[in-house]
Amino acid sequence: APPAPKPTKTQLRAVAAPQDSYKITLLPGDGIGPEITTATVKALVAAGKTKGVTFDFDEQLLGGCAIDKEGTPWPDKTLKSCQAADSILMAAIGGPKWDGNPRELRPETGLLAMRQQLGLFANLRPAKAIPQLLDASSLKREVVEGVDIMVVRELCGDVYFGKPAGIYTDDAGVRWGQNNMIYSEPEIERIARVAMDVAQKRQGRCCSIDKANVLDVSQLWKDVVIRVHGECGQGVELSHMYVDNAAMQLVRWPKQFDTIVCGNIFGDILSDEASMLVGSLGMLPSASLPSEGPGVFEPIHGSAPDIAGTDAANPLAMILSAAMMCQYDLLQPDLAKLLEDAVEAVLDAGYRTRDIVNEGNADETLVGCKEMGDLVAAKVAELAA
Ligand SMILES: NC(=O)c1ccc[n+]([C@@H]2O[C@H](COP(=O)([O-])OP(=O)(O)OC[C@H]3O[C@@H](n4cnc5c(N)ncnc54)[C@H](O)[C@@H]3O)[C@@H](O)[C@H]2O)c1
Ligand SMILES: CC(C)[C@H](C(=O)O)[C@@H](O)C(=O)O
Ligand SMILES: [Mg+2]
Repeated sequence: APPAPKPTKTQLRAVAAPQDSYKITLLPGDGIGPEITTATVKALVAAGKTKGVTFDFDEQLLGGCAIDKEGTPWPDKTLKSCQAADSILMAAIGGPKWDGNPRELRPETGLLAMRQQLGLFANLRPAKAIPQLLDASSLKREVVEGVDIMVVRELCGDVYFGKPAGIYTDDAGVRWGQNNMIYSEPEIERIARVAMDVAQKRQGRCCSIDKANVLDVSQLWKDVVIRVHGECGQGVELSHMYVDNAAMQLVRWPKQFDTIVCGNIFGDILSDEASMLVGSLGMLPSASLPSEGPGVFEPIHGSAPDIAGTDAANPLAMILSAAMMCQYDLLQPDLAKLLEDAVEAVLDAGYRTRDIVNEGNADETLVGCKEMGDLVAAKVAELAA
C-alpha cells in the first residue's frame, strides 16, 4: 500500500512573515531552462529592488545537467539547498540527450523525486485569459475571452509513483510494461481540501475530474471528494466530470470551469491543454506546494529542446511563476502584483516572443527571450516609480 499522508490544512507557508531578504534555491535545469531563468531573475530582482527586498540565490543542479555533472538527476546537495531555502524557483528539465538512459538516470526521475521528497502534493496551475493575447489562442476569441481556470493537480501520487513499475519479460519472452494508478484516501483527502479552499477564494465552483466509470481508483477519488466537500466545502458548488469529456469541454466552452481538481496524470494533460486557452504553453505558471516548508514555482512547460539555445523561448511563464512565489511563499503580494502588471504592460506595448506573435500584425514587435526579460524588468521599475 502507498504511504498514508496525514490530511493537511491548506495554507502552507514557508516563511512566517514578510522578510527583507529571501534565500531562493534556483534550478535552471536543461534546454531553454537557463535562458528563461536569466530573464526571470532579472525581472524578480528588479521587482525586489522597488521595495528594498533582496534575494540570495543558490543555483543548484537538477535533471540532465545534474546527471552530466554529478551522475544523478537529484543530487543530495540540491535537496539540502531546497530544504534550507525560503522558496524554490525552477525552470524545466529534460531533453533527448538523456531519453535513452535507464529510468534512474533520467532527468524526469529527478523532478519526481524532488516533488515526493519535498512533499509537493498540491500543484496549482492557473489558466487565465490575457486580453492582449486573445488572438494568440488557436480557439475563437469569444470562446477564450474571460476564461479564468485554476487546475488543482495532485502531484505526489497516481500512476507516476504506483509500485511495482517497470518493463518485464514473461517466460515466453514477451515483454510487458506496468505502472499502477494508486491513490489512498488520505492522499485524495488532502488535495480535495486544497481544492475546496481554492474554490472558496475564487468563484466557488469546483469540478472534480475522474474516470470513475471505469477505474476503481477514480471511484474512490470521487467518493472522497464528495465527503470532503460535505465537511469543508461550504459555499462550493461541486460537480464531477469524466476526464475524456473534460478534455472536450475545455475547448468547447472553457468558461464553464472555475476550479478543477484532478489526479496527477489527468492534471498533467489537461493543464497543457488549458494553456492553449491562454495562447501558449509559454504563458502558464505553476505553484507546487507542500503542507509545510518551501514550495517549488515552475512553468508548466518543459525544456523545449526544439528551440533551446536560440533565444526564442518565452520567459513569461517562469516570470509569472516567480510572481506566484512572491504571493504564496514569500508573503509579498505587492511584488507578485508588480510582476504581473509589468508582464501585462509589456504585452500591451505589443512585445511578443515567437510563440505568441501574430505575424503580419503591425502593432506587435517580435522579441527574443533575453529582450523580453529586459523589457519586464524595465517595466517593473517604471511602474513602481
Ligand atoms: N516541468 C518540467 O521540467 C517539464 C515539463 C514538461 C516536459 N518536460 C521535459 O521537457 C522535454 C521536452 O518535452 P516536450 O517537447 O514534450 O514539451 P515542452 O513543454 O518542452 O515543449 C512543447 C512545445 O512547446 C514549446 N514551448 C514550451 N515552452 C515554451 C516556451 N517557454 N516558449 C516557447 N515555446 C515553448 C516547445 O518549443 C515545443 O514545441 C522532455 O524531456 C520532457 O520530459 C519537463
Ligand atoms: C516532466 C514530467 C515529469 C512532468 C510531469 O509529467 O509532471 C511535466 O510534464 C510537468 O507537467 O511538470
Ligand atoms: Mg506536463
